[in-house]
Order: sequence, then C-alpha cells, then structure tokens
Amino acid sequence: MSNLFTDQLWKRVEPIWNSYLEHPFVKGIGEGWLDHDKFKHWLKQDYVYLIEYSRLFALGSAKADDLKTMTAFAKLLYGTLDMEMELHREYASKFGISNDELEATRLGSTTTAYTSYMLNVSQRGGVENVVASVLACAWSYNFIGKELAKWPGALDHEFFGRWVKMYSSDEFTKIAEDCKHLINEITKGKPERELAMLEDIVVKTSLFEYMFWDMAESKEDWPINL
Ligand SMILES: Cc1ncc(CO)c(N)n1
Repeated sequence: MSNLFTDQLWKRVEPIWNSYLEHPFVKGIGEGWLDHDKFKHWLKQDYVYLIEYSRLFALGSAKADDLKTMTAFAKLLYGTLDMEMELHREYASKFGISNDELEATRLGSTTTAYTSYMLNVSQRGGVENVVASVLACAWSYNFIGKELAKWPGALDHEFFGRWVKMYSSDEFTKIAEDCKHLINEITKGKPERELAMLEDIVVKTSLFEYMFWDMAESKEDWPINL
C-alpha cells in the first residue's frame, strides 16, 4: 500500500473532482459549446483570483524553513504570474479587454470567499497549510485539463482548445506535480491528527472549486450592485 499523502487524499477528492466533469461550465469547455459571455466572466474573476493565489506562493516562500522549499514556492509563483496568467491575457485580448482592465476586475463574492479562506488558513499555519490550500487548485485544473484533452475535438477546438492545451500541458502538469511533491515531503512523519486537518483544507478548497464553476456558470456577482 502506498503511503503517499496525495494517494490518501485522492480517495477523498476523487468524487468531488469527478463532479466537475459533469458541471455544465466545464462540459461546455470540453465539448466546445460554452457561452463566451460566461467564459469571459470566469476569465475576469479567475485573473483576480490568480493574483490572490500568487500571494499564497509568496507566503509559502516566506514561511519555508529551507532554501529548497523557498525555491519551489518561488518557481510556482513565477509559473502562475508568467505562464498561467498569460493564457488569461491572451483570451482577454480576444475579447478586447486590456491587461489593465483585467487586473482592475472587482472580486466577486465567491472569489472573495475562496481567496480569503485560503489566505486565512495559510497565514494562521505553517508552510504545510499553504501547500494544502493551493493543492486542489493546481492539481484539479490539471486533472480537468487532462480529462478534457481525451474528449473528441477538445484540444483542437478553435476557441477553447488553447485552454484545454494549457491546463493539460507538460508545464502546467509540472506545477501540479510540484505541489503534490511539496505536500508529500512536508507531511512525512506528521501525526494523523495534523494530516486530517490538512485533508480538510483540501476537501474544503475542492468544494470552493465547485462553487467557482457555479459562479462562472451563473455569472454571479454581489447581490446588490453598487
Ligand atoms: C479557481 C481556480 N482554481 C485553480 C486554478 C488553477 O491554478 C485556477 N486558475 N482557478
């Protein structure tokens, strides 16, 4: 039996992550029929989500006890700001949205709740809380990307193909694998009680991921528009 923490985690998150593949937003990307306005809503919210998410990697680097971990977080930070967010900037330009406009997006309710939760958990705990907070993000998008890549025509779709390609790419797979490796290293020898706490963070962020797809699907905003 494997004793990798990520294998133990997989059993908990697999049913949640499989439900993403049934979600109309994700299905719409994979089958190529997603409404572009819904995608634009996701794009803008995800861009500001990724800004907050990048802060987590910076925080992980600051909290790390050794140079190896510090460097790993710094690379993840750079990969997000430079590689993943470039995808968003590319799509934004197709919609005629400038980088400044994209960056100035006001965080919606789910985006605020999700990023606040991750930042709070990460500030309160050590480096292990930081990795637990980001794990479902990187790993589940890579999971979705690689699953959708198997769907007929998904990779070649003229609009959404680029999205599927990026999230299933070797570069993005490396980001997810590096996060998995980090948590497996950090959790080695930790007591069950602590592992259970970290597992809860990954389950909760997995549920937030579902809510994020819902947010995009319903083009959700705050209940009162000021
Ligand atoms: C909401 C969300 N979770 C995870 C990722 C992957 O980094 C993303 N871009 N957006």
